[in-house]
Amino acid sequence: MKLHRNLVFAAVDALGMIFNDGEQADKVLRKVLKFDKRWGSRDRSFIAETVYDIVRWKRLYSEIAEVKAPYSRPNLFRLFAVWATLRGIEVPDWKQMEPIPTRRIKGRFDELSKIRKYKESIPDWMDEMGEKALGKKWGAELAALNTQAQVVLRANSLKATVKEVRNTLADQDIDTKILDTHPDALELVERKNVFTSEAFKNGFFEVQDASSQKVARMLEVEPGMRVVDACAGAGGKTLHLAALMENKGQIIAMDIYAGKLRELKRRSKRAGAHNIETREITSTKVFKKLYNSADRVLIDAPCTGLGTIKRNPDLKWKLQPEFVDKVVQRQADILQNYSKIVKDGGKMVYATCSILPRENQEQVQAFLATEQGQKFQLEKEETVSPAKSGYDGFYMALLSRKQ
Ligand SMILES: C[S@@+](CC[C@H](N)C(=O)[O-])C[C@H]1O[C@@H](n2cnc3c(N)ncnc32)[C@H](O)[C@@H]1O
Repeated sequence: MKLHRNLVFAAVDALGMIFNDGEQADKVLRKVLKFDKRWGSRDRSFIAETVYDIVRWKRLYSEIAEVKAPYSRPNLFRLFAVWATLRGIEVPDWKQMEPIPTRRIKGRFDELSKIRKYKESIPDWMDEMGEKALGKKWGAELAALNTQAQVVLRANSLKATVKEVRNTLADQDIDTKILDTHPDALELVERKNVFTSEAFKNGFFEVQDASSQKVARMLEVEPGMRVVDACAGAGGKTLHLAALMENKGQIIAMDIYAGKLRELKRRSKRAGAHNIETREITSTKVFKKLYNSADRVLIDAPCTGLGTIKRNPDLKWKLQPEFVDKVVQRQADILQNYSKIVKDGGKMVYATCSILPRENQEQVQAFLATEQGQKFQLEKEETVSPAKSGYDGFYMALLSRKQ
C-alpha cells in the first residue's frame, strides 16, 4: 500500500484536533474531509478509518511510540508510524516521519499486549469500572467494543420494504445483506457512503445500529396511539415509532435541546413521517402538562454510551468517572418524572446504549422500589451484549402501568 502525503497529513491534522483541542472525532472528520474536493471515496475512507483506528488505539500506540499529551506534530506522526508498521505498511521516508525501528515497535507491542489496559487501549479507571461491573464478561465486551462498527440501515416502511432498499442500493453498486434477526435491518457488505444515494435522499432508509432498532419495537405501539418520546434527540427512534404506527396517531418528541429537535424535523420530512410534533423542554411545565395522558412513553435516556464505543472510540478518552455518577442520578430523575406521563394501563420503555448494570437493570429495579415505581410492573427486559450480538451494547425494559 502506497501512502499519499496529503491524505496522511489530513489524518494527522484531524488527530491533532481530536487529541489536543478536545473536538469530537465525527465532527472533525466531517470538517477535514471537506479539505480537498478532488478526494475520491477511497481517499476519504483512508482518512476516516486511519483516524478512527488511531483514536481507538491511542493509549497502546502512545506507549509504543513513547509519546504523551499534548501531542506535538512530530508525535502525531510517530503515532501514525506505529499504526502503519503494525499493519505491515512501509513507513515513507518523509522528513516528518522520524524513523522508529520496526523491531522496536513490534517488540513493544508484544510486551504491552500482555496487559489488558494497554492491549485494549483503555483508561485505568474505565477498565477497573468495567471489571467491577461485569466481572469475567468485561474482557470479551471490551474486545468487541474495540472492533470496527458495521454500517446498519433501517428500511423506512413508510416508503420502502427491506427488499426495495436492497435493490435500489444494488443499482448504485452498494451491496447489503438483509439481517434475519432484525425485521427492518440491512447491513452494508462493504463500507460506502450511503448518504449521497438517491434511496437515502428519498427517505427509503436511515442509518441505525441493529441493537438500536430493537428499542421502538419493544414499546408495542399501534397505529392511532398517543406516544411520547421523552428523550428524542435527533429522532432515530422517533422515526422508527412513526413507521411502526403507520403514520397514524400522535407522537410527541421532546428533548432539552432545540437544535436536536430541528434535526428531527428535517429527518421526519425526508422520511415522510407526518404524525410527529416536537416540544423543547424549557421548563417542567412542558412535561407536567402531559401527565397521565400517553398510551406509550419511550425513555431513551441520556447515558454513558459505553455500548457504542465501536462507533465512538473517542468516548474512551472523553468520558470522566464523575460523569458516570451524574448520569445515573439524571436517569433516576428522568424515570421519576417521565413515568408520570404514562396513563393507567399504558406502557413505557426505558433504554440506554450502555452496558453498565448501574444504568440499566439496577436503575430499573431502584425505580420499581420507589413510590412512583410501585405503580408499574416489569414486563420484560433485554440486555444486548456487544460481544454476543456483534452490534452496539444496549439495554431496554418494558414496564406497564397498573390499571
Ligand atoms: C440517548 S440520547 C437520545 C437518542 C435518540 N432517542 C435517538 O434515537 O436518536 C438521549 C437524549 O436525551 C436528551 N436529554 C438529556 N437530558 C434530558 C432531559 N432531562 N429530558 C429530556 N431529554 C433529555 C439528550 O439531549 C439526548 O438527545
